[in-house]
Amino acid sequence: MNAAIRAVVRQADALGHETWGIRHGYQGLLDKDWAPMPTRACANILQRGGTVLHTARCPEFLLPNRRAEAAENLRAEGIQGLVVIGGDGSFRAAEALQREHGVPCAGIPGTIDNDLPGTERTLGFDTALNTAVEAIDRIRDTASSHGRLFLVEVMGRSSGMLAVHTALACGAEAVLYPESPDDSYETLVARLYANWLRGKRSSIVVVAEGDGLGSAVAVGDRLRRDHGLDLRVVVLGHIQRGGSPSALDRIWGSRWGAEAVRRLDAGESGFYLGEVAGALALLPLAQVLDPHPSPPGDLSELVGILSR
Ligand SMILES: Nc1ncnc2c1ncn2[C@@H]1O[C@H](COP(=O)(O)OP(=O)(O)OP(=O)(O)O)[C@@H](O)[C@H]1O
Ligand SMILES: O=P(O)(O)OC[C@H]1O[C@](O)(CO)[C@@H](O)[C@@H]1O
Repeated sequence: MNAAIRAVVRQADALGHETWGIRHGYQGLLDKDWAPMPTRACANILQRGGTVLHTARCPEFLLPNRRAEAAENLRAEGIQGLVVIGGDGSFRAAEALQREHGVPCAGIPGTIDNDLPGTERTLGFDTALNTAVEAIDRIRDTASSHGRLFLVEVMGRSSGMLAVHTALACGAEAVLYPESPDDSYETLVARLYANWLRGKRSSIVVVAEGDGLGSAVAVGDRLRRDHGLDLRVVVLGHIQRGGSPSALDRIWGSRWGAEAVRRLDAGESGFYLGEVAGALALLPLAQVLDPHPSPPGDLSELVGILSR
């Protein structure tokens, strides 16, 4: 996200605009927690994880009267456009601000969940994916040395995108995720048993935190109870959300940040940016209301085929 912030500030400066940084997300709009952000304030942030502007969940923003207050605060301060970096919740809020109060908004996809409609990439996903894969590679050493089953839980709230990509990249034996068409306990047991019969003595199952069968801990308890397995459970948790961003996340953050400002400068708003087939894509903000994309079915199928 810091790459995007830096690009917004510096592209705006190049076009003769002043940028203000709003701290703590929508809470900052309500509290007027903002300040001018000169280009030098962005020195050395490109390689830093998290966001220098801090962030916060702000449940009050679901209330129309609080959004009205935020729009008024922006108007009173003379802020002419808003660049929102976030996931579907942040974009829903931006969509409402623009539709209800005419605040010109531009969205930059920023969530490790990669679950926004119309874009194949969101900032943080590539970094989180690589972090999860590196962690599971390490777990694999114990799994194979001890001949053990590991259940590894990855983030993704209601999306299996991170789980499926992680599973494929680390050669997992199975992946459980919310959108899966055949996500049953029986299928999992049959898969693990078939691998056992093939001579496989260790397995890794990637579990998306939002999976319908329950958490990795719950699935692990059930397997232990039913089959007496000496398995281990690892919850990767927020480890996936931190750390220095990957080169791809930095590059797309930079491209999207600059593009958002160029378009606002040209009088455009009510859009968010994305990536489709390697190219920068432009999407209407209202598209965020579409159903979130599911992980490609062929990828999860491949996890099973390649783990024989
Ligand atoms: N439907 C909505 N209407 C108005 N505001 C919303 C809505 N949904 C979310 N928001 C606002 O956007 C903020 C961010 O949303 P949310 O917590 O869902 O994170 P997100 O943008 O989806 O990012 P992440 O993927 O990291 O969770 C919320 O705290 C709230 O202030
Ligand atoms: O840090 P928090 O508020 O617990 O949020 C965690 C959630 O945020 C995400 O990292 C991004 O939406 C999800 O994958 C996860 O469920």
